[in-house]
Amino acid sequence: MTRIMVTGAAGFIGFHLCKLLLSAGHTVFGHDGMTEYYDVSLKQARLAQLREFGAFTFHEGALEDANNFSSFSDLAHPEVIVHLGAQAGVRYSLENPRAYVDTNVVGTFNVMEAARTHAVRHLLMASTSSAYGANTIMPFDERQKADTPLTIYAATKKATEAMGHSYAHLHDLPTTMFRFFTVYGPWGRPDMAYFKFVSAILDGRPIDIYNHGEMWRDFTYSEDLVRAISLLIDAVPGTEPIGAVDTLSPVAPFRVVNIGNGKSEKLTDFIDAIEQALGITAKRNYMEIQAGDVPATWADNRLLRDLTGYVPKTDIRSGIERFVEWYQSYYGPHVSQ
Ligand SMILES: CC(=O)N[C@H]1[C@@H](OP(=O)(O)OP(=O)(O)OC[C@H]2O[C@@H](n3ccc(=O)[nH]c3=O)[C@H](O)[C@@H]2O)O[C@H](CO)[C@@H](O)[C@@H]1O
Repeated sequence: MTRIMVTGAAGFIGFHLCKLLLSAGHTVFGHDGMTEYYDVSLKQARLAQLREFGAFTFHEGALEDANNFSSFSDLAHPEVIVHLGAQAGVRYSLENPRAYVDTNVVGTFNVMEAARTHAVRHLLMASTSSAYGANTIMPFDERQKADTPLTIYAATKKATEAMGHSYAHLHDLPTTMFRFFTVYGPWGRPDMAYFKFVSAILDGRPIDIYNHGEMWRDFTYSEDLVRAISLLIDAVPGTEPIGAVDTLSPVAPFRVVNIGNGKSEKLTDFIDAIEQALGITAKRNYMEIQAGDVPATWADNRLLRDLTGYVPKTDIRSGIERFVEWYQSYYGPHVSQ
């Protein structure tokens, strides 16, 4: 059993991952900034479930606080680090860009320092499909150039990929960067479309639909995503590429891997699935595209399959049904958050 440190443990993906790792018998050291970017009580409720496991230790602190972070990592003395903590959100990065530089760039540097100090077996860090920026060739393949980020959020995540590569090279630190594709599911993030839509529809409020619904996303269900992460923990980058589409660096034990369903769904079909799960028709407010938003994403997930033998497969209808079920049990049938 492995000592695994997870940053962003009270966050949406971190919570699901910690639960999976703890259930598998690992010792988990969770870290989270508990920031007020969205409802802190939701983060506390996730944490309460993790605290039920005896093998879970939690520490609260800002990622960018180097001393605070290094004292926790000294205590954890991890063999593996999964870095999911971040200032998330594509659209909020237009309002508060500095938070992204502080948490994502400086914070990630602190995590890399901890990984180097403890000579971890594998450092895994979250990047994003937003790193593909203005790319238009679909599906997005990790070997494509990704040099046109459209927001400071995407730019900071792309920066962490470059930072990760340098440490992998300099310190022979096996490093995997994930590019996540629009993750949704129970215990999700209130700033994301599915959460906002369900909440508004139950309240009788209209939903804002950007770019008149001419949007496509590779929607990835949370449980599939964390299963992929847990399998990637054992896919430690070495010196030999695995399969024909590997992104293994020629000069470092480093690779970038997409985690997505490998399907691009139209936003309006996703909304249809939400209406069906709720049995309510939404009041639709069609709007222009928002600054920094990308019209389409679609993951090429062959590398994930080559590395793990697994690809996400939950379809949007069953994933949305499970989200709605959770939402109504958590907030009550007609009460919004
Ligand atoms: C808020 C946010 O950044 N969420 C994540 C999401 O972005 P992403 O933009 O894909 O996810 P969202 O759930 O926020 O939006 C999904 C789709 O719904 C649209 N939409 C959204 C809100 C709304 O009120 N109305 C509306 O029409 C968006 O334009 C998009 O086309 O996936 C990325 C990875 O791929 C992550 O890095 C981001 O952290």
